[in-house]
Amino acid sequence: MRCGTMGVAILSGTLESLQSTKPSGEPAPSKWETHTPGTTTPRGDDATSLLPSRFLACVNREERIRALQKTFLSLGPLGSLVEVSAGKNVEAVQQADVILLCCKPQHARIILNESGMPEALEGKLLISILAGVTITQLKSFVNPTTRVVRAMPNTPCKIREGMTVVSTIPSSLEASRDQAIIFTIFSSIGRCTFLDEKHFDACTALSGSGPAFVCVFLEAMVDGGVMMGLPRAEALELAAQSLQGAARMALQPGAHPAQIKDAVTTPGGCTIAGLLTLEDGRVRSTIARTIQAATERASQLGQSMN
Ligand SMILES: NC(=O)C1=CN([C@@H]2O[C@H](COP(=O)(O)OP(=O)(O)OC[C@H]3O[C@@H](n4cnc5c(N)ncnc54)[C@H](OP(=O)(O)O)[C@@H]3O)[C@@H](O)[C@H]2O)C=CC1
Ligand SMILES: O=C(O)[C@@H]1CCC=N1
Repeated sequence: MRCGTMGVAILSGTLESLQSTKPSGEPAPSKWETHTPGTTTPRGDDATSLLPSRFLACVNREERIRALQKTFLSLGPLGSLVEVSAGKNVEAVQQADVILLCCKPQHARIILNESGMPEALEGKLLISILAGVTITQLKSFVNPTTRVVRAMPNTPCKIREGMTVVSTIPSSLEASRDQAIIFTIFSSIGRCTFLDEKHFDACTALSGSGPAFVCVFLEAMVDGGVMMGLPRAEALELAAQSLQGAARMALQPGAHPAQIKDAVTTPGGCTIAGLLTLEDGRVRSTIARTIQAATERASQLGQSMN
């Protein structure tokens, strides 16, 4: 894996999940040896043991190594399962069976074109989280035996509240096993769902970029509370927990955001006064257009590969 913001988020969440299954700090017995957030070596077929237990995190700059080691060790004893290296991508991939590609879209060509990389990737599962870079583009850099899958996670993976969309895997001898590996990794750090690749730019905008959009709304709510005299720390707690609570209600089976909103809105009360102000600001179309703009931009990001 290339271990930047998302690499750290995925790996931190995965380590937490391993830790919580084995609070003693000992790694749970695993059928997989893992390198990096997601580069795993199978040791058996037990679907209950698909979570990685050894990790190789690859970065570009030597000076990042110490900082990353510190980050992972701060998560607990399982942090020592992570081996961080710089400039050793091919060596890491040679040792792995599952590789998670987490670099910027424009760096993928350089990394996948490294001498020995296509050979190192032969027969292995390559999971790309790159925005806008298609499976067809990625396949053009690797040999036909490399199985390429796209995933779109988001930063809350770091606290195991992530949302990851995975591209549907065409049927093959390895398909169900690959699907089980990917689902096990990403569902251990949040929710995981499979969708056709044609939806990926929209998913990138909605859940990949979503935490940033939500945080603008959150900041604005906090500012409103501060404007009305609330201390900032308490305003943040009130706003963030309200967002979390409403979001969790919306995820309940059969729930609908409009019903949740209507239940809050007392006739003649203060909620409807606030809601009408929101509507005056064209908040719905602004937010929906935000997703549209981000989707359109996501579709252009793969062009830096060409
Ligand atoms: N940020 C987000 O919320 C999300 C991002 N994504 C996608 O994830 C990908 C990564 O994003 P993000 O984590 O934010 O980016 P970062 O810039 O934080 O991380 C990129 C990582 O790639 C490493 N890298 C660059 N070149 C090389 C190389 N030649 N060999 C090895 N490692 C290399 C960098 O190393 P070094 O640390 O040494 O610089 C860094 O660790 C992007 O493609 C993005 O589209 C997807 C979903 C959400
Ligand atoms: O802004 C970006 O391009 C990346 C993809 C999704 C979130 N961050």
